[in-house]
Amino acid sequence: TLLVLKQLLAPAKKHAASPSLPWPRGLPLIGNLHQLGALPQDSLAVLATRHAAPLMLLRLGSVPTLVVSSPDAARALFQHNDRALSGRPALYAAVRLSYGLQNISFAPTEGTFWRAARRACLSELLGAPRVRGFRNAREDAAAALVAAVADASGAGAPVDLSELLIATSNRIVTRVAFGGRDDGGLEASAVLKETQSLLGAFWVADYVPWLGWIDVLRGLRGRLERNFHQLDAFYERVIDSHLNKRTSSSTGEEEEDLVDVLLRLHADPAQGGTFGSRDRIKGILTDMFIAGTDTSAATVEWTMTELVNHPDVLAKAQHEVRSVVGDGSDMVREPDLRGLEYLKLVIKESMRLHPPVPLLVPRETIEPCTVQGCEVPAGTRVLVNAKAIGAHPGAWGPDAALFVPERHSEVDAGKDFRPWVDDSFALVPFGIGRRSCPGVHFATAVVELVLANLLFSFDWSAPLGEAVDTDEVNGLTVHRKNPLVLLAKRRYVPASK
Ligand code: HEM
Repeated sequence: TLLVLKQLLAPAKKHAASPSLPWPRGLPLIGNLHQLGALPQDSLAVLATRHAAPLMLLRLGSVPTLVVSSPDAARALFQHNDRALSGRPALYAAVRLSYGLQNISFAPTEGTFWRAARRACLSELLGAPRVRGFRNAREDAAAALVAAVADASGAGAPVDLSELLIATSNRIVTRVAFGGRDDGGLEASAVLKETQSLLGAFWVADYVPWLGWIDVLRGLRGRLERNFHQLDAFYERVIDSHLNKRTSSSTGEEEEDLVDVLLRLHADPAQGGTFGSRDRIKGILTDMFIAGTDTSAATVEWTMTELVNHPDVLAKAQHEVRSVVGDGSDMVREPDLRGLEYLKLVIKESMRLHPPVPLLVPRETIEPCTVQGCEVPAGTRVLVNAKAIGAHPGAWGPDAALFVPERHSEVDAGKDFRPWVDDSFALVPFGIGRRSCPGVHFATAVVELVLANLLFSFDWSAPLGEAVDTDEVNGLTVHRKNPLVLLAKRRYVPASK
C-alpha cells in the first residue's frame, strides 16, 4: 500500500511520449480530475506554478489535456499551430444543444460549414456596421437600466446590480435577435438560463465516456432533453412568426433583426446551403444567446466590483465620463464613447483580472502539432487559462494582482485603440486565433455603454463602506458568487422630455 501511495503522490513526471512536457501524476480512472477544485482555473494555475509548468499535460478522466498558463506558453503553442488547435471537443450537452454541432461555437473546423458560417456571421451578424445598426437597442436598454437603478435605490436602499445587469443583457440580445416583438422573451430567458446551466455543468461523459450512464442517474440527461425541446419549440415559434411577418407586412424598411438576417441567408443561393436547414439557424441563435448575454453582464459586474473597491479609479473614470458628456445631456449616447479613453483602460484591466470565460472554450487538436520540440497528438483537449495568463507576473510585473488601469496606457499610447489585438498573448479574454470570439464588437459596444451610463448617472459605494468581496462562482461564465449589492446615489436628474 505504501508503495502505491508513494507512486500516486509522486511529483510531476515526464510523459514517455512527450519527454519535455510535465505531466503531474494522476489517479487511476479519474487521472487528474480530483485536482480540479470548484474553480478549475485557479486549481490549474496553482498546479502549473507548483510544477513550474506553463505548458502541462494532464489526464482529465481518460482525456489527455494540454493546459496553457502563461503568455509565452500561449505564444509558443499558437503562433505556429493555429490550425491544428482549431478543433472543439464534442462535449455531450454541446452536441445536443447545437443540433449536432451545427453552430459556430461547436462545429468542427474541417469541412465547409464552420468557415462559411463564421465568415457570414462576421460580415452579416456581428460585424461593425451591423453592431452600429443596433445602437437604439443598446441605448434604450441602458436608459431602462438607469431608470431601474433609480427606482430601486429611491429611498437609499441597496440595489442588486447583478440581477439588473443580466436583465439588461437579455433585453439587448432579445431585441437584437427578435426585433423587440413579444415572441415570449420572458419564457425564453428562463429556458436559456437552464441551457447555460446545462452547458456549464460537469458531465461525466465528457471525461470518462463509458461512465456516461452516471449522468442519466444524476438526472442531467433528462434535464437536457427537456431543455432541448423547450428551446426548439421557442425557436420554431420565432422563426414562423418572422416568416409570417415577411409575407404579410414587410415594407423592407425596418431594421433587420438577427432572425431576419438568418432567414435571408437561408433563402440566398449564394450561401451554398450553409444556412440551408432550420437546425443551423436555430444552432446559430443558440450561439448568440449563450455567448452573448451572460458574458457582457459578467464583464460589467466585475468592473463595477473593482471600481467600488478602488474609489480613486472610480472617481477618475466618473470625472472623464461626466466631462465628456456634459451636463446638458440626460444620458451617455454612443458617439460619446469615443472620448472615454480611461474607461476603455478600466474595462481592459477588469477583463485581465476577471476574464468572464477564464478557460476560454475548450479546444481540441485536429492534427498532431509540435510545441517546444514535443509532439502533441491529434485529439488532445486544450485549455487556455486566460485568467492565469492575465495575472502572470512575468508579463504584468510584481503588481500583477492589483487593479491598475493605467498599466495599459503605455502599451496603447499612440496607436489606434484596438484593445484586443495584441501580439504578446498576455491578454486573451476573447480567445486566440481563428476560433477567437467573433462577438467582440458587439460585446464592447454593450459593456462600454452600460458602464458609462452607470457612472454618469450615479455615485456608487458599498453598503457600510466595506470592500466588496471578489468571490467567484463557476459556470459557463464566471460570475460573482454573491450578488453585487451597492448603494447608488442619483447624481443627475434627466431633463424632462
Ligand atoms: C464580454 C463578452 C464576451 C466574452 C468575454 C467572450 C469570450 C469568448 C471566448 C473566450 C470564446 C472562445 C474563444 C477561443 O476559443 O479562442 C468565444 C467564442 C465565441 N463567442 Fe464570445 N465572448 C463575449 C461576447 C460574445 C458575444 C456578444 C457574442 C455574440 C453575440 C459572442 C459569440 C461568440 C461565438 C459565436 C463564439 C465561437 C467562435 C468559434 O468557435 O468560432 N461572444 N467568446
